[in-house]
Amino acid sequence: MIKPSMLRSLQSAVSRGSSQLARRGYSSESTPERKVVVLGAAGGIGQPLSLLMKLNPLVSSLSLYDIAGTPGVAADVSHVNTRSEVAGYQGEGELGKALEGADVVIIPAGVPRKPGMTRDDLFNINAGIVKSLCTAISKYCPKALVNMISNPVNSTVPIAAEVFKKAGTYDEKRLFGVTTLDVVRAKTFYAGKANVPVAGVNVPVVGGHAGITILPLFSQATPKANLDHDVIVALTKRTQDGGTEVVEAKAGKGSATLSMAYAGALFADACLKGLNGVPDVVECSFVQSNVTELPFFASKVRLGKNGVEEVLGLGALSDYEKQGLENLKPELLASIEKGIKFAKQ
Ligand SMILES: NC(=O)C1=CN([C@@H]2O[C@H](COP(=O)(O)OP(=O)(O)OC[C@H]3O[C@@H](n4cnc5c(N)ncnc54)[C@H](O)[C@@H]3O)[C@@H](O)[C@H]2O)C=CC1
Ligand SMILES: O=C([O-])CC(=O)C(=O)O
Repeated sequence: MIKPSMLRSLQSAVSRGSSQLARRGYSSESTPERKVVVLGAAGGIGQPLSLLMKLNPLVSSLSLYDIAGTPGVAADVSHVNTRSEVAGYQGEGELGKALEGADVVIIPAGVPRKPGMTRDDLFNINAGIVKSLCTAISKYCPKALVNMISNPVNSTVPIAAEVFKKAGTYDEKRLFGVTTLDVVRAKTFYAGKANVPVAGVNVPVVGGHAGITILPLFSQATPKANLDHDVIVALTKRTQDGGTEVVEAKAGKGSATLSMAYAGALFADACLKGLNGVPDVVECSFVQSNVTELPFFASKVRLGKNGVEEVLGLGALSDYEKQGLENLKPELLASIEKGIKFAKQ
């Protein structure tokens, strides 16, 4: 026999649960229709990222585009019994249909590194791919939030900005370079050295997304763990070289795909929560910025209904991080300028 007091506490538990879900952006009343597009969906990142976005209850429509191979990926992913409807689009003729009505466009289209290459070595091929995809975005879904994964991110984001400026659709609040994998790595490596559960770890990573332009701020890592300076130096280097570690381990078969799909899905989820009005959604991202004298810079960003709500400052840096910041500026600026110059041609 259920007593009235038991019923009341059950009702209040259910209501607490549903308001927690609503805060996370998951309740049915507060979950609007959202279309997410993956450009490069048949690739190494694109396939697992498409699966992870299919698992996201905030997505109602999942549009998968690639120059080839998307019908198979879309048919496969569409059998997963979650909320979103899946559609596959193949070839440039179908790009417009793929993009129309998009809220978030994720771009992992382009070639990955092989051992011995830098991310900048991908510029010649990927710059053109990103330019043409962004031209289509400015035409078919100019209000979408763009999550740029294609490398070199330090240049592809400025390219996208220039393309949108030329088309008259640029809104700096809607363009993001995805640097979440740097944060994911920094958290994992820090948890290992600090011997703390990784789930509770936070580490901001600022700067850019290549080599020394990746600057993890371990002095701000939580929970605190008084690690020796040489351990911090080693952690910093491992985070900066994380991509290369995977490229070398894959020995010619590409770069990070699975961890990148995870990181890309985390960042897209944060964008969707921001769009849905969930408060206090903060992630690091490479965005137009006044945090330093560089026009684009990765730092913590508060996400909201229009994309970037606030670009947060760097906070207190250790002397080692201050030096790292000064060291990265020339390389990052050169990569930004290279992208701008290419897009202006
Ligand atoms: N931001 C980050 O943290 C990371 C970025 N990346 C970058 O992501 C990109 C993709 O990497 P993977 O998926 O491993 O490469 P991949 O070669 O496995 O897949 C790329 C996909 O892009 C497609 N593609 C090429 N041109 C296209 C176009 N014009 N329109 C649409 N799709 C097009 C290809 O058909 C292919 O399916 C690379 O540039 C890589 O460097 C990789 C890991 C981390
Ligand atoms: O290293 C690469 O070429 C791919 C990448 O950006 C990463 O894994 O961080």
